[in-house]
This record gives sequence, structure tokens and C-alpha cells, in this order.
Amino acid sequence: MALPSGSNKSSTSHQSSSMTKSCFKPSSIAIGNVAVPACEGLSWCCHGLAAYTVIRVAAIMLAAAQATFCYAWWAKKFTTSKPPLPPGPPGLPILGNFPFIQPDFHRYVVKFSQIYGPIIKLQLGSKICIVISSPSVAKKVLKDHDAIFANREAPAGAIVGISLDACYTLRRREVRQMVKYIYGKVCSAVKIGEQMFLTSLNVMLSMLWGGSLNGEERSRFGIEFRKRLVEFVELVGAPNVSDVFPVLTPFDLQGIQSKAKKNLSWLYEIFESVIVHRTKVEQADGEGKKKEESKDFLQHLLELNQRGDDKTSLSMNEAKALLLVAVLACGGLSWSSNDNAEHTIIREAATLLAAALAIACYAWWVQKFTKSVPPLPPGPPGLPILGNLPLLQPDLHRYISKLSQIHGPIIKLQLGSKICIVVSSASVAKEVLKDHDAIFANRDPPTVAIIGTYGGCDMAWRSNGPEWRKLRRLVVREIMSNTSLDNCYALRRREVREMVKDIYGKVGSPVNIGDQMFLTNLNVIVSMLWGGSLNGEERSRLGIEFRQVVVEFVELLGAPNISDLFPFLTRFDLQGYQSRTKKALKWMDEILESVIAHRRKVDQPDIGEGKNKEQSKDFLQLLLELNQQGDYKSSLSMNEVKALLLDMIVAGTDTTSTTVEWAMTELLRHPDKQRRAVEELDRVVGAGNIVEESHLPQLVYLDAAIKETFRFHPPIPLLVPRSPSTTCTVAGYTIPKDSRVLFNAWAIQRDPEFWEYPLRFEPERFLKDAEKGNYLGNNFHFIPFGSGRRICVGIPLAEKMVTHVLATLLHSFEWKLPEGTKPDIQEKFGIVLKKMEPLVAIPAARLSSSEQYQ
Ligand code: HEM
Repeated sequence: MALPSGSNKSSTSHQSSSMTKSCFKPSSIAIGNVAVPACEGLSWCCHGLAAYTVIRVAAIMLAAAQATFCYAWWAKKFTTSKPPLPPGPPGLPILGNFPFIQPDFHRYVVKFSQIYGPIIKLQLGSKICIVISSPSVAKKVLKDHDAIFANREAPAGAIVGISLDACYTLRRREVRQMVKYIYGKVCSAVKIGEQMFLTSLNVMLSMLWGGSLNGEERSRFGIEFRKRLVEFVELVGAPNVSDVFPVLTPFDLQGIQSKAKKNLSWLYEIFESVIVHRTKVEQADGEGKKKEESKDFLQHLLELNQRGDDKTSLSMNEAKALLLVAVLACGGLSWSSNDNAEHTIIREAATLLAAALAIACYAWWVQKFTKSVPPLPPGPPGLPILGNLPLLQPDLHRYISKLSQIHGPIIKLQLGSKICIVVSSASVAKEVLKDHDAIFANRDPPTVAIIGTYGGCDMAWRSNGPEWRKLRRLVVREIMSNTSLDNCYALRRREVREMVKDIYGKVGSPVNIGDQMFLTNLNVIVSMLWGGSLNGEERSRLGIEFRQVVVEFVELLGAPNISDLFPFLTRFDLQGYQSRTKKALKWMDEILESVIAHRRKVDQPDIGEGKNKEQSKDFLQLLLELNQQGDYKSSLSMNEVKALLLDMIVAGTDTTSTTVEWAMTELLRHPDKQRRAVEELDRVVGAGNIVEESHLPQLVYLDAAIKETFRFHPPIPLLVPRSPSTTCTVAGYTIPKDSRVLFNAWAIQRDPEFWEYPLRFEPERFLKDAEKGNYLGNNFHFIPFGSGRRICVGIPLAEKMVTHVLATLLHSFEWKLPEGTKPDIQEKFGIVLKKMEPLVAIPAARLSSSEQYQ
């Protein structure tokens, strides 16, 4: 056993809508009830306290390091209520909607606007793109928030410097040029688009720098100019992975940047020659002092370039860029020819990327968008990376009980990378342990459990499967069956008598009940396992050492190990838990090895003892035979033999001795109940006899007192964690595969809805209603041994050991507390819930003859 360780659709207006697809750069603003983020451009866009303290300190230090980064996020997430981002189609992780974009972008977004409303969000890689498709929202952006969305003000302002009226003559001249040209082509075919472009270009060029093209030059230069411009516009408009993932910019994967640069340098060369020519002419003619109204655009730009004023002056590159923008604005260049080769390349590249991601994303995608997947259970908010880890409190069972009162009977805690689910009600426990028994039949072994069980060779931490079944069947048949238990009653009796003798020797002196119980239970189990037990001096010395190692081992199993929460840290063993476990295992392994070596020696045919009779075989004998068996199905490796022996010792000693210690504490706190138990013993056993196992079924009140102890002080308060083999739904919440599932038996067994006066120690409750005391797995209000297929395998032995020992203690001795002390019930949380202060009591003999103590 051991341990836990609707958008308001403008449904009608989309055909007639004004779809904004230009490069406004807002800061951050709310439009209607949705938040529009600032974007760069909307173009295309369990247990030892000391150990616990160490991990808390480590966690707090880590948290402090993160705090600066987390603060803004935290404050945003939990302190301000911000409107959400606009709705939009779901996308893939990382790529967002990028791979799904279609060439007819304007039609493509209309479809989504019909679904999601007049303002939608597209996630294009790391870029958020907001598309507006209704006049009313367009008005809000372009009018009401004009200033915020007006990041293109500078070029527009510069163009305003030209008086349209002033250059009417230029426009008129170009239109006349066009008429003249077409007149020359009367009766021949004329390319209308080309002519319109050349005319617009000439109008623009003459407005820009007074120049225009004529005759042959007009056609030749104009056609090349158009080709370059169109290509440049298409390149700018093509979806570029570098825009979407800026980290890829240096690689220019599609060659878009280099092509654009080529076109741009051709255009810049033209601008450069025009500028040089203008500067020369000005110097020669003194034309520099043109009248304001006759200044062309280039003139304005050059003047701004020569200004010393920081605010309004322009660099030469900025001047050229503005010329380019002005040129682009002419000629009626459109996005209509977007479906070109580059577009195809990018779409193919994106599709390939998407395909690679698709496999990984498939489950996530299907879950998120095709089925309506229930959410994870609720829980307290945590910090990024560490989750709830730094907020955990040492009394974990009480802390999570409080959380359950806030968040409900099933909660989620994020502990580093591990999702931890805590069940705190009988009904949800039933759903998990009964309805989904097969799914939740796996464990989630902590690192130290794997180390401490020879690499996970034992039964308690093994995953559900044939190997686990083989070991479990073996234990059930060979140790826990009625026949096997009856067969070794003499061994148990001998150990209980040894205990009585031991305590009799301490009459009148304080006795540490927990230590005493541990020694007795260890001896009972060990003698059942390999017939050996400890006596006299050796009993005390080895027993105490054994207890230290077992307690250490159990503590390590329950301690929150950072390696379990961040598996990549396992190799560093930051808290030293792994090396402590190895040390504890080494100590126990030496004992097991010597016991096995001894058994092998005496088993040799020449040495008489080897001829063991079949019926006197102990468990070790049987395990060694299975180890030598060739049959793959039932044979056991030596590590499995040793791991199984350790399971029995670790799972069977600390739990049973802690139970007896709690029961004695409660009976000492409630003298009336102690009296009632003793009276029953006197009645059933009699003062002249000693307690035998045959008496146990008649000790009804004592049995009720033990049950009440299990209820009030469950030895394993959170049971042994389970882990679902597949993601499933419990109580309407998703429980992810491989998460760690804890059951707060401590809270369930104190539920006031089911237990009257749950905080009182009342054995009588089980006398009134015997069914309430059924802990064999079907009553989910009372689960000290768990439930389902992984319920405690040692129940029959635990019942016998606890009852026999407790009955003997009460029948053979009268107990009182040392002067001035009071029995307290303060708990120390761990995988096994111990008493904070060990119980120390003074025995007095109460049997009629001293012989009854021998
Ligand atoms: C007061 C005594 C005991 C208590 C309260 C107790 C409690 C538990 C609990 C809560 C579990 C986990 C059950 C689950 O996952 O549903 C468990 C498992 C187990 N217990 Fe016990 N136990 C006790 C005594 C013993 C004894 C005496 C032995 C054997 C000598 C034993 C051996 C085991 C083993 C091997 C498992 C793992 C079973 C598996 O995973 O298949 N236990 N115990």
C-alpha cells in the first residue's frame, strides 16, 4: 500500500459591407464589447515536515524568480475584466488560421463574417488580424476611433501638400496625350488596361516630379514600370511566412524578400536619377526658389529632407519610400491578380507545415472542436509553470478539504507539470472506483517508489496488467486466504505473547505504544513471510532500525518530490530523496539477501531442514520455488521476490501499528469507551485467560472502536494515488490520462451529510448501523482500505493483527498517561497519517497470574 505519495451578426450587410483590410495600427481599444489588441499592422494580414519545508523553500525561490515576469500576466488575468478578443474561426496551434486562408481573401473573410459577425479575428501565426465587415463597425474604427487607428498619417499628410487644382493642367496634358495616342491606333486593337495604367502613371509622375513619358519611351518604360510595380505589389500582398513567424525572416524561405528587393532597387534607381537630375537643374537654374503653388511633390520632399527640424525633416530613404507609396497609389493596381505562383508556393509550404503539425494536433483538434469536451475540474488558480505547488500547505488533507468546500467534490491542482485530481465525495469516489474501476486501476508511482521496488517490480506500484495480476493472485491465495492465515496463527500468537512479555517487563514505566506495535507487527509479518522473528536484544535493536528504515521509506514515498513534478530534474535529485531511498533499499536488501542465502543453505538436501514438509512452507519458500520455475507465466524474478517481500513489510507494518496507536489514544481520551471495551473483553475472554483469535468475532464493541478509528483517523488519508489509463469523464469533468488521482478518504469519512457528529469519536454509531461499518469496498462513505480492483490486499491480515493486538493490550494491562500529560490527536500528514506526538502510556498488570504474561 503506500502511497501518494453570437455574435451580433450583421447578417444582412455583408454583401454590401465595407471590408477594412488596410494597414491601420491601433494601440489597444475596445470596440463594442470586444477587445481589439494593438497589432503591428492589419495588412494581410507526502510527508516529512523537513522535506516538505525544503520543497516549499525551493518552490518559493523559483516562484520569486518568475514573479517579475508573471506579474503583468497575473494582474491582467485576475484583476482586470477585459472584453474578449473578437470571435473568429478556430485555428491550429502555432499556425492559427494561416493554412486555411484562400486566395480570394475578401470572399473568404465574408464567409466568416456571416458566421462570427461584423468584426472577426484571424490568427495568422503570431500576428492577430482583425477584419471589419460592417458599415457600423467601420464607422467606429474609422470615425469614432479615427485618431487611434490613424497610424498612416505621415504619408497622407505629405500628399496633402500638393494642390490638386494646381496640377490640373498636368492631368489634362496626360489625358490629351492618351487621346492622341489612341487616335493614332484608330481601327487597331488597344489594350485598355495598359493605356489606363500609362495615363495614370504619367499623371502621377508629372504631379510627383513634373516628368512624364512620351512616344516610344512612354510605352517601353511604362510597360517595364508597370511590370515591376505589379510584381512588387503582388510580393507585398503574398502571404509570407516571415511575416507570420518573424524568426524565419532571415531565411526568406519563399524568396519573397529578395524578389521584392530586386524590384524595389529598380524603382529606387529611377527615383535616384530623378532626384539627382532635379538637384542638378535647381543648382544650375536657381529654380530652387519655385513658387509654392508650382512646387511638385518631389520638391516638397527634397525641402523636407533639407530641413533641420527633427519633427518634420525626412531622410532620403523616407523621401524615396513616400515616392514609392505615391506611385503605388496610381494605376489602379489591385489585389485581383493575387493568385500567382508565389501564392501557390506559400500555400503549399503552409500546407506542408500544417500536415506535419496535423498529426500532433489531431487529438486536440478533434476534442476541442468536434466533440464538446467537458472541462477539467475546477480548482484554485496557480502560477505559471509551478501551478499550485507553492501554495500547498503541509496538512495536505485539510488544505484540499478546504479547497473542495470552495470548488466542489472534484478539483484539479496543477503541480508543476503534473495534473492532480482530488476526489472528496463518496458519490464521485464511487464513479471513479466502481463505475470506472478498470480505467483507474493504474498507479502513478513516484520516482522513489520505482527506486525502492527494484525498478517497479512489486505489486503495489505496478500498472494494472498480467504481471500485477500474477503477483496479486499469489498474495491472495498464499498469504491472505483463510486457510493460509489459519495455518500461521501459531506464528502470530507467538509474536503477540512476546509483546505481552516485553511490556510486562516495563510495567510502571512509560511505553512508546507506536514503537511497541511496530515491533510486534513487523515480527508477525516477518514470521509469516519467512518464519524468522527477532527476540530479546536483537528484537529491540534490529526492530528499531527496521522501523526507522520503513518509516523513512514511507515518508519518502509521500514527500512531494520535485523530480516527480518536473521529470527533467530527476537526474539532479535536488532534494536528495532518490539517494536516501537507495540507501534505505540497500539496508533492506542486505537483510533480504541474508535471509534468502540462509534459506538456500538450509534447503540443501544434506542439511536436514531442507526436507520441509509441504504444509510448513512459508511464503519465502513458495516465492523461491517460483523463482526457480521455468514456467514463464507464474515464475518470478529474484527482484520480484524481494520487491514483493518488501511490499508486505512496508504496507503491513506502519499502517497497522499507526492504527493501534490511534485507537489507544482515543480510548485513553474517552475512559467510558475504554471501560466498555475492557468490560466486553472480560466478559468474552475472562480474567483467567489470554486473548485468542477465536475470541475476536465476539468482540463487537472493540470492533466498532477500531472501525471508528479507521473512520476518524484513516491510516492512509488520501489512499494510494491512482492514474487513469485513458482520458475519461467523471462527474462531468475531463480527467486526463496519466493524471494523479487522490481520494480524500479523511474528508469523505467526516462528511456531516452522512456521518452524524463526524468530529466525535463514537464507536456506537457502528453498533446502531452495522452496514455503515462495511469497509470492504462497496460503501464509498467508508473507504480506509480503498475500493475496486486495487483495494488493499492485506485486509484479512490487518483485521486480525489490529484486533488481536489491541484486545491483548487492553485485556492484559491497565493503561494510564504519564503524570501531567493529555492525549492529543494532532496529526502529522504523510502517506500514513501519524500522530504528531507519539503516544506514551504506563502499563499496569491486570491479569490474575504472572504466568499469563509468560
Ligand atoms: C490498517 C491497515 C491497512 C490499511 C489502512 C491499508 C490501506 C491500504 C490502502 C488504502 C490501499 C490502496 C487501496 C486502493 O488503491 O484502493 C492499500 C493497498 C495495499 N495494501 Fe494495505 N492497508 C493496510 C494493511 C495492509 C497489510 C497488513 C498488508 C499486507 C501485509 C497490506 C498490503 C497492501 C498492498 C500490497 C496494497 C497494494 C494493492 C494493489 O495495488 O493491488 N496492507 N492498503
